[in-house]
Amino acid sequence: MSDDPLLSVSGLHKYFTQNDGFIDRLLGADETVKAVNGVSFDIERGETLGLVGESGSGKSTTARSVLRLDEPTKGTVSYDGTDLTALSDREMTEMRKRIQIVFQDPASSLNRRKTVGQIIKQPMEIHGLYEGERDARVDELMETVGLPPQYSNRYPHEFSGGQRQRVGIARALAVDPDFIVADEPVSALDVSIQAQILNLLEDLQAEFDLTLLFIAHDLSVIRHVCDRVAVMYLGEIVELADADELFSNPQHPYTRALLGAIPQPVPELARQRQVLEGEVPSPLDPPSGCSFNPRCPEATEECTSVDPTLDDVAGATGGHQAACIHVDEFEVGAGVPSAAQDVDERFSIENFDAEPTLATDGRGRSGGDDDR
Ligand SMILES: Nc1ncnc2c1ncn2[C@@H]1O[C@H](COP(=O)(O)OP(=O)(O)OP(=O)(O)O)[C@@H](O)[C@H]1O
Repeated sequence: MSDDPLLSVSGLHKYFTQNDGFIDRLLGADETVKAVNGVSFDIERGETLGLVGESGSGKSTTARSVLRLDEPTKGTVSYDGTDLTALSDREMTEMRKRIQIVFQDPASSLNRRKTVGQIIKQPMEIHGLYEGERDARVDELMETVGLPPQYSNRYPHEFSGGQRQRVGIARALAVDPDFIVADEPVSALDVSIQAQILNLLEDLQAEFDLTLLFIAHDLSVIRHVCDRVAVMYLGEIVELADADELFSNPQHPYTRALLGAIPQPVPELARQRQVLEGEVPSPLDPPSGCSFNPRCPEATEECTSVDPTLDDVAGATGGHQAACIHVDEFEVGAGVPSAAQDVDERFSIENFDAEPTLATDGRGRSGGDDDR
């Protein structure tokens, strides 16, 4: 097997051009949304890279551009040595056998008119795989994700939210992918159910040797499943580090603020934390200089004019990079020490060990201890 990264993204840009109609077009009033603005990262084989940031920071657009569900404006995406941006539509369809996606909201991403068996079978039909063995494979996949195969003839609405996400995962696994993009796969679920789904993803990654790009807006979710983390803000990666390093030694003021936003049960510690005020600015009109400067507690005059690049953090380990001109002025290790502990408690072992059951309530509906 090659030692090269499975996925290598370089200088990825995705701009959307907005105009509100004929008059705008006539007046040339196009507005450009710089949703992804020069993003580069690698994912090693068998690794999970987390992509984290607030809503609107460009995480989904990055993932969609990598998969060419949105056509990248600029940049290269090399997958196992093949530049995906250079593939024809037919070649890209073929490549999608290897690259699958699990969406945030299982309720809207599953076709409500199809049974879960039909839903899981569909990718095999599209790619002409497992001819003659598809029903058996549906049963096997349902078992793999912790769902009773005898319910394959039921419809998505008969399952709880967590169970529907298991269906989404089974569908992604159906074509034997080696890379899965999980786009906020647990954001729509209760915390206890989140832990079950994260645990399932971890088990499946080990069992099927998967490589994952895991998107979340919540750093506590990221900590549990990711080897490395890329923090995104307004279309750019502002910090990249091993997960342990990021949690113990966050450098970018944005990362520190995100860590500070993790709920803190101890009031004394909660008071010491930075609060992230305001919202991500519009990518139609980004601030000059560092895009985080209007919200940054550390910002100086210089930050309004100098656009920082992602550079190695001095004295840090494991390829830790941050995009902040003041980064070397921060005390090494001066993170938010209690954040890691909070997260570990939230995703406690009991939550991870809880196995879902799928009971019927006599009307053919499923229930069990999973959520609704
Ligand atoms: N098709 C589109 N046309 C115009 N703008 C878009 C389009 N898709 C996304 N955007 C804009 O690009 C920016 C990044 O959006 P994106 O959905 O990638 O962010 P995100 O970090 O994934 O947020 P969320 O978690 O809310 O999905 C946002 O300002 C969004 O409004």
